[in-house]
Amino acid sequence: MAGAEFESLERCLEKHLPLADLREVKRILYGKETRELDLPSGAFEAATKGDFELLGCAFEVAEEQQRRPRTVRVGLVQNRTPLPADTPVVKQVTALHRRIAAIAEVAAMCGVNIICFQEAWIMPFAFCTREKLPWTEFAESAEDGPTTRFCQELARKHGMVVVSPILERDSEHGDVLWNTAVVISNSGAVLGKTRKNHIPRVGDFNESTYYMEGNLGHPVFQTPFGRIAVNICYGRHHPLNWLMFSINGAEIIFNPSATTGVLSESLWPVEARNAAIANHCFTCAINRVGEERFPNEFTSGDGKKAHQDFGYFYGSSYVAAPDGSRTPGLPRDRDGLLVAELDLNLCRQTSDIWGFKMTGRYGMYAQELAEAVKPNYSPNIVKE
Ligand SMILES: NC(=O)NCCC(=O)O
Repeated sequence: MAGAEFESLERCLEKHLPLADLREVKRILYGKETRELDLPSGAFEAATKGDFELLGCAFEVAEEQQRRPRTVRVGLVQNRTPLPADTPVVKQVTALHRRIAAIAEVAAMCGVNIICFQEAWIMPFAFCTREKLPWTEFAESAEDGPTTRFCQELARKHGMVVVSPILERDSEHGDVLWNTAVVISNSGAVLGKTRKNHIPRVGDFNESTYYMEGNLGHPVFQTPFGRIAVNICYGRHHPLNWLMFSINGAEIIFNPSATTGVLSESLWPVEARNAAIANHCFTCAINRVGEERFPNEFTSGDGKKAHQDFGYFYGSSYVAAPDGSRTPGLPRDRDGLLVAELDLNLCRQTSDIWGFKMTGRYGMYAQELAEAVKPNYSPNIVKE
């Protein structure tokens, strides 16, 4: 299993394929080619100085006669945790705030309207350990915790919508912990929050030890830059989770994640892209990067020897469009900012061509599902 030494699928294809073959392979694997965005040279200089990759792409969309283009720039941020996991909690959070502030500065230079960070971006992904302290100390109020206040500053300063996935502590309701994304309007106001609906119980993803399945349904947030929703990590394996955000009108669905190579890397390019196609919307898949080591060894009841790391977080963040086209991924081995220019008109244009919403037969599924979840349901199997 490759770690940091394998930079990216794209670089590998570019290195080894003759140009004509590369074009065909990309057409099949990536759909209609995206255009390189003309970003300011100062942004590239700042990215080089800050030691992160900056990639800019735009999706080509047909002009309409009756609607003006609805052009939006999204910024996807993937990053390593800058300090070791055994550094005091406040120092780690401060270092992460500093890192993200620097990347957001570059996003602002690139005209980003909506920025989204990786899952639980304020902490190492310590849920593998099943230990409570110090990891639960990273939890904060979604409404007025230090990270939300930090993001409000960012939103005001740059006029951006900020999607901030955190570990939430709800002190008003029994100190319960949640895996939550806070959505902050470009005005700086907290627009609302959404909670992770599906909690993994696979490999070292021992997240059910920490928080419960979300109880807020599938909210969609109306922003000046379009209607957005957040499907947190493991929710991307659940087509109905994407569907419900789309049924509530989402035009862009962010998928902030933390996932490792052995488990999911072959699924990664497929799932968010398929969700964009199936739901006539844009999807933004974001993954963290690198290795995180924890002070104590742990096991997860899967026969593996006790270990202290989670495996390799492979980055590779990308944006997929409703017509099935997608951007290249950010690298597997570096922090990065992907700036993608979307014209939201593509959602309805694709819907008019393929008509998945029109042909969806949701009423039939609703009835069948309502029956299927009953305890005495017997599956509809026809036998000789
Ligand atoms: N963070 C998280 O839910 N990871 C689970 C593994 C995966 O979905 O790839």
